[in-house]
Amino acid sequence: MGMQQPDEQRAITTARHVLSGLIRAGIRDLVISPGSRSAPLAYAAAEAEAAGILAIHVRIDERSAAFMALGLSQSTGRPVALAATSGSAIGQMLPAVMEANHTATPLLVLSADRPDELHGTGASQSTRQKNLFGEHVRLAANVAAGVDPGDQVQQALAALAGDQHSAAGPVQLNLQFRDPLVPAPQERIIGQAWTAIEPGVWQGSAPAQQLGMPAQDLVPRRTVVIAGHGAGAEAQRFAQELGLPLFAEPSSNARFSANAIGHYRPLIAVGMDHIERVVLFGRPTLSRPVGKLLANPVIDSVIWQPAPVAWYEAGRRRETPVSSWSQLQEFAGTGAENWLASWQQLDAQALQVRQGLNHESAITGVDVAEAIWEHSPEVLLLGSSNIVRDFDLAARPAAKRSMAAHANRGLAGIDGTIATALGLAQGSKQRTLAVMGDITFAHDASSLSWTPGEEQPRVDLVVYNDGGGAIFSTLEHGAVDASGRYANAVERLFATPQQLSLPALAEAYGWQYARAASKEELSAVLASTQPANLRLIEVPASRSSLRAENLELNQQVGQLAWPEL
Ligand SMILES: Cc1ncc(C[n+]2csc(CCOP(=O)(O)OP(=O)(O)O)c2C)c(N)n1
Ligand SMILES: C=C(O[C@H]1C=C[C@H](C(=O)CCC(=O)O)[C@@H](C(=O)O)[C@@H]1O)C(=O)O
Ligand SMILES: [Mg+2]
Repeated sequence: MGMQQPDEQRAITTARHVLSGLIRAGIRDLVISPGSRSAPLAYAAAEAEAAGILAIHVRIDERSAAFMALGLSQSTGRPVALAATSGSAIGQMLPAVMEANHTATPLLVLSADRPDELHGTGASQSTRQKNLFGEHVRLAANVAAGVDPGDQVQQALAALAGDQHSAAGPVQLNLQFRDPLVPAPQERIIGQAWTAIEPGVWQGSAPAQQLGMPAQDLVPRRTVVIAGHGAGAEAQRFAQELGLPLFAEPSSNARFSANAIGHYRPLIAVGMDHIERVVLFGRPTLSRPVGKLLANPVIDSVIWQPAPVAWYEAGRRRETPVSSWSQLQEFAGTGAENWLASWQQLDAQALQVRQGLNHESAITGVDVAEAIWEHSPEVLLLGSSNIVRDFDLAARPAAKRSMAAHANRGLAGIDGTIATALGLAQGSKQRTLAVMGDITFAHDASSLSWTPGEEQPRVDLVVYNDGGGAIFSTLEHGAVDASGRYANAVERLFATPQQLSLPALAEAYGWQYARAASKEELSAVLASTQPANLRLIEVPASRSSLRAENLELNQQVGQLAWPEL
């Protein structure tokens, strides 16, 4: 036990100061994993939760905890605090912190640490963790043992919110706790001064830019609008006001109007020579044709309000600078005669091509996307790899109603997808549908675990199980595989086939299991109201002919003639 310390220097006093500062600023959620060095935070959090001003979410695995916090933050619109003990536990948070950096999501890592006097003495679980996340955090601040954390807490809150020069994003507050790590003998979970804390409302970063009224006398142009991840409704409004075709990725949340061209990806090959200008909202992350379009030297492009996260580094792109909504509209112009109608006609033709293709699998990823898009869940999480691209093809614009579509597109990782879904569901308090591939599911299967006694979120987890990473067959690796020059290396080293039993995993983790072998069966399962909060829905599929089907779609759509309207 440590020597008798003045109260203000005790570890639990520091923890109380940190958490009360966060709660006053509007933070309401703490995701915590078990540990002793982080015990002062655990006890202080238990007190705050007992006072009704903090919600604690317990997760065994810190990697899973961090991705759950990512989902919680994105669905609540406020930062989420993360706490874990010292050592490799903090290192587990790096993947989610990297994703938070690239999607400007405010996560606050409260990393418990040994006091300086224990470092370098061979003490257990001690490492240099003060700057563990490097450039992936907006700020890494350290609170030495026994020191008032007030200043660092305020610095951390400012960095979480971001400003006009730096986007919101993750922050690390390293807290060096000296023994004793437990409350004093006379202290109890109820009765601390938490009732005197006035919970605040998170102010966050600057409010969304006020968009101007439509500019007058715009020049008719052949401009397309691209809405990448994070684009939002303003991209849709922009395209609608100017009558322009919109290439909207499914996680752009701008795909709910007739301006959205569903099959834009294969159609770019048909229309590239007709495009004069591009206006980009958000960050496109799905396809090489969009990359080619943005890199085309004869097409002027503008990025609207690039988020100051590590997406676009100044000067690394050729674009026309604009600083106002009306300037943006003047750059884009209004849709030239028949410009939007031509793209809409091509889209209809491409849909016919796609629907005419033969598929070996009884149900394709696009079938799954169509069934889910028509089901229109309140909250949708799209896994990386093929399934998000299947939605990119199949998510019919002008869906019945908009939904909150999410995806970890900051780094397009297949990690932490289940945990992110749990966080989205817990934060939104709405039934959340997460859809992913089988390797993505396998990568995060341990996140199926739920902490007994904690309120269960409502999640439908749809797994498109084609027995491996099918996307590689659609890339250049598929050609290497087909050549036989590397034997079965591509199948073994890239597709990483798996034979997981999803019913057994559902049973093991207490999820209800359902199976849907056709689009109709999937629609019926989704429509059925189930008492079970946690439902795992397996869609068994085949990937053997995916490469050929993709090549056929691109080849047939690519041959469509530009309409003569
Ligand atoms: C953390 C992480 N590891 C590896 C990758 C590379 N990767 C991208 S897609 C993929 C396979 C995904 O397989 P699955 O989830 O079954 O989807 P499918 O390709 O079959 O649609 C992999 C390994 C990644 N993006 N992120
Ligand atoms: C599998 C990985 O990511 C790759 C996934 C698909 C991208 C792609 O080319 C999709 C098809 C298209 O763009 O039309 C591919 C890319 O952007 O080149 C990604 O690298 C991975 O391990 O990185
Ligand atoms: Mg797969």
